[in-house]
Amino acid sequence: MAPREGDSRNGVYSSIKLTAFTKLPTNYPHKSFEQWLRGKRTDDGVAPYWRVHNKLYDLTDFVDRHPGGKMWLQVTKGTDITEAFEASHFGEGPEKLLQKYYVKDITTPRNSPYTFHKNGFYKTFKRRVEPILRKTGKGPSWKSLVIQDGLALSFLLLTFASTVLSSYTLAVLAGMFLSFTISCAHNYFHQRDNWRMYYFDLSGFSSHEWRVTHALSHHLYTNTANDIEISALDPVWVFLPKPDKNLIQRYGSYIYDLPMAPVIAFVAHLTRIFEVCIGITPLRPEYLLPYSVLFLMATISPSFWQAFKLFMTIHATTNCVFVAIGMTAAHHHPDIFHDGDRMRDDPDWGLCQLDAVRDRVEVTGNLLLVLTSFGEHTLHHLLPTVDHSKLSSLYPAFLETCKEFDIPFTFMKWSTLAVGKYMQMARITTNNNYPGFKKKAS
Ligand code: HEM
Repeated sequence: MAPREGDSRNGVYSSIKLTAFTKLPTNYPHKSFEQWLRGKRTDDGVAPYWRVHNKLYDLTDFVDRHPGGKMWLQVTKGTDITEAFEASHFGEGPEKLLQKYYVKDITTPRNSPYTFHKNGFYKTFKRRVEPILRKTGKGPSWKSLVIQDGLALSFLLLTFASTVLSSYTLAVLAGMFLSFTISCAHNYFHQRDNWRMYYFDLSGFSSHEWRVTHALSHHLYTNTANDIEISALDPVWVFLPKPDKNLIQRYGSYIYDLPMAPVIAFVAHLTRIFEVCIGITPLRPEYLLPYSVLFLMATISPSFWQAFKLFMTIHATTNCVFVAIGMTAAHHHPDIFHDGDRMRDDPDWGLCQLDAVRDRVEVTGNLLLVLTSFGEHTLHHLLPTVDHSKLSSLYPAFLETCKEFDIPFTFMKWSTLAVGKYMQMARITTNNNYPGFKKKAS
């Protein structure tokens, strides 16, 4: 697919050449989940309905009864939820249920370029994994639960010990365990509502927000202009290959990653608290979770100031570890598709996911490493609502589908991805071959 001009209403961003979307999304670059949702509502233009493929549905009466939780449908009202619907469910049940809410057909083309043809890569793969998941179940195994709760408990015990002993070494360890806890909790916020997803909020990040920015934006439109994780830190981190990036944007992150990483969740949290105070965001109880830990620390510490310093040490550590792992886990390298690069001719959603994700060989196959460092990432992207503990059993079906579609699936070394993040930031030219799985590219 040939690159198309960005939308001029986005001013300086009009130099971005897009290949996945026909124009820059409204409100690009996205800085908050509400801003992204507002832009998507404007661009998709299907209020007061929900769009799935070329049909409109009125799900108003279903929102509160949705087995995955009402939030998913509440926030997406007025938008095209095709990718979310296709990627979140298995079997014919949800499809049949959807027909109950049919309103009318819509002829305007979708903004999203992706397809879900019956005999395409993605649907074929899903048909293969369905019988396996029927046997094993999609939800967490006991090992997954023990790891999640064990990590959270370790974080709390280390926090307690660091406070009692006034130990910064233990605070750093507690921070590392908090980072592992929230990486693991990310597995849980992708699934139906469950209390373990709130472990994520212990960090100051919000599981509610990340269900939009990560599950509905990043996961469904990976590495495109509609992926908030691509633009949230623009103009500091500019991941798309933009021709007019300046030298600081291309090479500065070698230096400014260091001061940025420790404060990233603080900034997100304080912004949210400010929005709550001025009344533009409702206060959700889970926003208070980090304060409950600080309160407990203060009650057992000789002074509040001492507890506060240890608390900040814990969170600065968590942020550094989380950023270091998250940024190098799967998506950024010049060989990986970023909007503007040539897209493959078959825009099957699953195939395009393969182009925008890479797995690290070092963390594959070990559940503890997988849960704490975003492992089995390709399978997780293809099946985001399936617990990570079930993913390794799906490799045979996945590899068989890759073989059938002539897709050579490969892993990358973590070190290659770590360097790749900086190479991607420096990149200003687009790839003319669709990246990574180049077998059929000219
Ligand atoms: C934004 C769109 C949607 C998202 C993100 C979403 C997400 C989810 C999630 C996370 C689950 C739990 C999956 C699991 O635990 O296995 C779920 C289950 C379910 N959803 Fe949705 N959903 C969406 C739209 C819909 C729609 C439009 C329908 C039908 C009208 C629907 C019907 C169902 C059903 C029947 C289940 C239970 C499936 C099962 O237990 O196997 N969903 N959904």
